[in-house]
Amino acid sequence: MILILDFGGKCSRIAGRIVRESKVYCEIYPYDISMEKIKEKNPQGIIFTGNAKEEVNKEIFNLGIGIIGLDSENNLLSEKYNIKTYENESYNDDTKKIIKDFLFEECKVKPYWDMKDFVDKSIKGIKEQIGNGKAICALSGGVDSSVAAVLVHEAIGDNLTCVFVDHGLLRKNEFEEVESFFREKYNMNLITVDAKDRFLNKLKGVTDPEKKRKIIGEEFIRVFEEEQSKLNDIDYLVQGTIYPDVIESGGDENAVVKSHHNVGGLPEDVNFELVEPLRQLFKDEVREVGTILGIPEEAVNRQPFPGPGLGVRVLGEITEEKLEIVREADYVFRDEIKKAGLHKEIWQYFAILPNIKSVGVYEGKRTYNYTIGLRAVYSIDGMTAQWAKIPLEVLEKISNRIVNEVDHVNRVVYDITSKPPSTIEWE
Ligand SMILES: Nc1ncnc2c1ncn2[C@@H]1O[C@H](COP(=O)(O)OP(=O)(O)OP(=O)(O)O)[C@@H](O)[C@H]1O
Repeated sequence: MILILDFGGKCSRIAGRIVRESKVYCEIYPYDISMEKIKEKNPQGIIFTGNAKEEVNKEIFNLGIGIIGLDSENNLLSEKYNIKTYENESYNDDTKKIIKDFLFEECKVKPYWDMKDFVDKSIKGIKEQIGNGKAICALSGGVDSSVAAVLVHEAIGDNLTCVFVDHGLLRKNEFEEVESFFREKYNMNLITVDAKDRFLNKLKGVTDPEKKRKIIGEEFIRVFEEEQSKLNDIDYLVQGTIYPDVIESGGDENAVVKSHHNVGGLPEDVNFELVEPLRQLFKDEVREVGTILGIPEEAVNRQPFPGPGLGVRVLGEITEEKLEIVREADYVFRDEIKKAGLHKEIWQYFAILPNIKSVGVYEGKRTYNYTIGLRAVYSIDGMTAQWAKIPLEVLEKISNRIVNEVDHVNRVVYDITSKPPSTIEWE
């Protein structure tokens, strides 16, 4: 394995992905992890990433393994310790070559990290961990929880029960699609919960975005707990935690309940042992595992969708009418983006209902109706994003269809700001 020691910035993840793509296993840690831990990991090489100005434990240089630094500022370290460093503003093809040469020529590691192999080992590992026990999984239909659930299902079959909550904030047809997929294709034990009214009641009159998220998160936990208490003998909780979540939470080795910045999270005091089969994987690797497990391309490459769903795309108070409008407009938008063949290059594209009504005219009469906002961005990891240059003809078609097909809408606007300073979602 290769150890990446992170001195800040995002480079460590990019380097990590390049190492993994080269079929070599690696782990990322803050630069100041203990020498004991490094020795325990027994790495075949170490990569410093980021602004390596800080003191590093000098013992690292006595390990007798290859060490490189990646970042313009690493020069300082090279002067001090005589290691190879590479200046790179942003990681690109050159970086790939530098890393590959380091791995295969200097450290002489063998490319052995393979997703098929991972799937086999992981299924075996889950069987060993759970044995004849029973597990539960909150399934959102998103990539992470879906892949985790399918993997665990391969290992323990009917001893896994999945819970999918319809909070009324899902996209058009989403409930039916997720339900039929997991029930029919995978024949999973799936509990679907219609909690639409519960969520909408709790959200009545609430306009503050943070409050909305909190209410959705708390209600989600309550629904999940209720379902789980109806089942007997559950000892394990399956979570779709992936490696970037682990790094974010400090990269510790202990199981942490994923803190769902979106959904609010599952209760911290659960008496379950966690099963997190994707803990070591980057997002692209999760997708590859999904493909190996036979999850259709469309689901595996599904665009990110926030846990609180359309709840954060209806600005201000959420009502059923507004949800219906944004749901229909979003459906038209997605349909046209797909027809135009743009769905693979655009990272995320969706409709928003800002809390605005404006004057329009229809068949000679004045109207006073809602505005729909369209948002589409290019991004690699969601950390930064550029607004998508959708051809004007496509935008025109989308706008025409929305005002014609969606009731109560008389205006469509396109968001042309990037992140930063905007965020991808509006709330
Ligand atoms: N409607 C839902 N029904 C059941 N579980 C859900 C639902 N929404 C979210 N979850 C659970 O909460 C977790 C976190 O949701 P969030 O949308 O923040 O996740 P994510 O990191 O994008 O993961 P995923 O790709 O699995 O959706 C999901 O992985 C899933 O376990």
